Amino acid sequence: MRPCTSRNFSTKEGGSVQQHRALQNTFLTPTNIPRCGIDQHQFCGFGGGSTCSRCKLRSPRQRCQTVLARLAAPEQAEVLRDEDEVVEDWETEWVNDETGASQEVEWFVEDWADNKESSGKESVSGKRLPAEMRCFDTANIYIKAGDGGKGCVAFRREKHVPRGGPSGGNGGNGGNVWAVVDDSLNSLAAFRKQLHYRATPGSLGGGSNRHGANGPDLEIRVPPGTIMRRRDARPGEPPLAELLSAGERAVLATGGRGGRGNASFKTGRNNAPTMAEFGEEGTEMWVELELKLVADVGIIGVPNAGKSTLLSVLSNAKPKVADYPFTTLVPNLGVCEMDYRTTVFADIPGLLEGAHAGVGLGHEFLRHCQRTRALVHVIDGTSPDPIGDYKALRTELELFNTSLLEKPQVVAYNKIDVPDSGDYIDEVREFLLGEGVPPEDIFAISAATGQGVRDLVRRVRDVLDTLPVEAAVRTTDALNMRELPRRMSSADISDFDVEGPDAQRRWTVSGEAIERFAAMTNWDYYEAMLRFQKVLDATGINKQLRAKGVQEGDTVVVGGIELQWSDDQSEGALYAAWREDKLRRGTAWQGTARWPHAVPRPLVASLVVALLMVTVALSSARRDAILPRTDAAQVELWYKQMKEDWDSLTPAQRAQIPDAEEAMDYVKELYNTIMV
Ligand SMILES: Nc1nc2c(ncn2[C@@H]2O[C@H](COP(=O)(O)OP(=O)(O)OP(=O)(O)O)[C@@H](O)[C@H]2O)c(=O)[nH]1
Ligand SMILES: [Mg+2]
Repeated sequence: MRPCTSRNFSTKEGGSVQQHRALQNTFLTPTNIPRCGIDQHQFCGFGGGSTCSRCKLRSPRQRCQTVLARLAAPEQAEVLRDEDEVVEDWETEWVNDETGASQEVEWFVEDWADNKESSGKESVSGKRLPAEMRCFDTANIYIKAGDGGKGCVAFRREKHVPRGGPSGGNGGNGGNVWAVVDDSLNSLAAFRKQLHYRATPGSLGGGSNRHGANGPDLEIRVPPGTIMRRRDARPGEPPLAELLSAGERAVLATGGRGGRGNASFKTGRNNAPTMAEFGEEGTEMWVELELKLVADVGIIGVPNAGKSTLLSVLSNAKPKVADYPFTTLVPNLGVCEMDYRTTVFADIPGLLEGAHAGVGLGHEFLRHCQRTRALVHVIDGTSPDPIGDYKALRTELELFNTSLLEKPQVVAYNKIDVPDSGDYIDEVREFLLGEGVPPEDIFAISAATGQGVRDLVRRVRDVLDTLPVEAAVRTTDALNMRELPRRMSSADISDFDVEGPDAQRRWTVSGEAIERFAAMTNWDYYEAMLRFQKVLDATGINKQLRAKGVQEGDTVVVGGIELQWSDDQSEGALYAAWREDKLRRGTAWQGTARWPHAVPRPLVASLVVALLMVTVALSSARRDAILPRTDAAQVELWYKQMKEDWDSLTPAQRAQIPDAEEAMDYVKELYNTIMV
């Protein structure tokens, strides 16, 4: 196989570099497109109206992404559709500020709310999460570990050190992405501001055996109780991490290995290798974060019962208190310090009848109750039907998750300072006793005046003391990878699949190790290509392709690299294909120091250098070291190609090159001598 004439690095999601480049000029870019070179874009911040710093796009971020997703790959659109961002006022025309071009777009996300509802993520039918709640306890972020640095091809050149040998250093490893618990955080709100997290890539290898520096790791700070899952996780796949205690950390994505420099490829048979590897790509993915609040005690109750007031009295927290339901939309945490002991209380927003089915954002709120060890059930003493409220809320807990009913609870009958409320207290107490609530767990308090609050907190502490010591309970079988894996991947290179051909006679070779190997092969070096061919032979890929009926000229795709099948597997044919590809791509300069025949045609002046280099190469006693694979057929091929280059020049161009005629004659003479 050899490089394809129309080489095209397909991306993982489909589409090509060219396609993405075209998009770069027009739209914001989804950053999960690998290696398209445009993932430097800054998306607009959350909230409509802001503009992207690179594209100067006027539309809201979500809209840009949506358009792009639509155009780039429909499957990405699926992913983007799930964004927690909500865009109002959809338009059907989009205008690029730079070019002024307008475009009709089909807003396929108009039915977004319906889709979310049917997927169970949306809690109020047809309505979207209030702004305060977005990203409070769920967030989606993009993470990318650093790519490995590129290996270097260099030779030691020093006075009195003849034939110094290869000295190209390895590239550095890319930085890893970690999640670290920061107990000063209590929500995922920070992820509204920053969506993309990229670790630094490894540095390039250098000459004189200098290895590139490893990219520093990136730490993403999350509140305790955060669960992180891959967005494209297979069903049943465990979450990446579930972190509970302060300082706990887990690896989310590992950085790519640095590419090896030519010093690493030195062997007894080839002591002057002219090839190096690209660095491995760092892992990238979208991660879903879910926060389940970790508090000792959850304060629950119907709206307006006085939960926030109670929290403000027993802790230093300053939650919003107002005389209307749903004042609290996101849980508030408060640390109560009493009798030299610390208890964390969470004020959960008000729960309504039907909360278990999502009414009044019930799902969002009830989820937080799960992570608490005990509950304080606040009854509104001024309610027309306090007993009814109590019963309804217990039913909701039961319907949502029966384990919530089993949580120890203390009941606080609130607002006893209001004259009327005292009328019902005895009735309510009687009812609660009938329900099996122990008398010591029933309190009449006034959160506003602080009456009875102390006793309530003491009782709560006693209840907590009776519970087994489990600061926080892990609810998933998360991987929680605390150390970096020794090897980047244990995939076997001979583990591959060959599929095809399709209508365009394209074959696809898939397999983790072979795909990585293809991505790390630096095709600018002829020896690297030879090595790749050897691996294709050794793993049996070539054999399997032949067995399945591959034909001359068929395209074979290995990990996004397109190659063309040729029945002629001789080195001469390989070399000719490699050279042709290099000239076409205009990357002939890389490695030309030792492959002079690869100098591009238009660079007339370089021909002289090329001729002289071949002269040196052929006549030098170090010939074997520099051109280890030289054989007669090879030399003949080179000479012919060089002659072809020379013949293609006009007399005027030839005249520009001083002494070129002599040099060409000299090479011809030398060639004749060697070939004889
Ligand atoms: N008189 C009196 N009023 C109280 C007491 N506790 C709370 N209130 C009042 O009740 C109203 C609601 O109080 P919040 O603490 O906001 O109630 P909440 O349960 O947090 O309400 P949501 O967050 O909307 O679910 C406010 O006007 C408080 O001043 C109390 O013990 N006595
Ligand atoms: Mg409140």
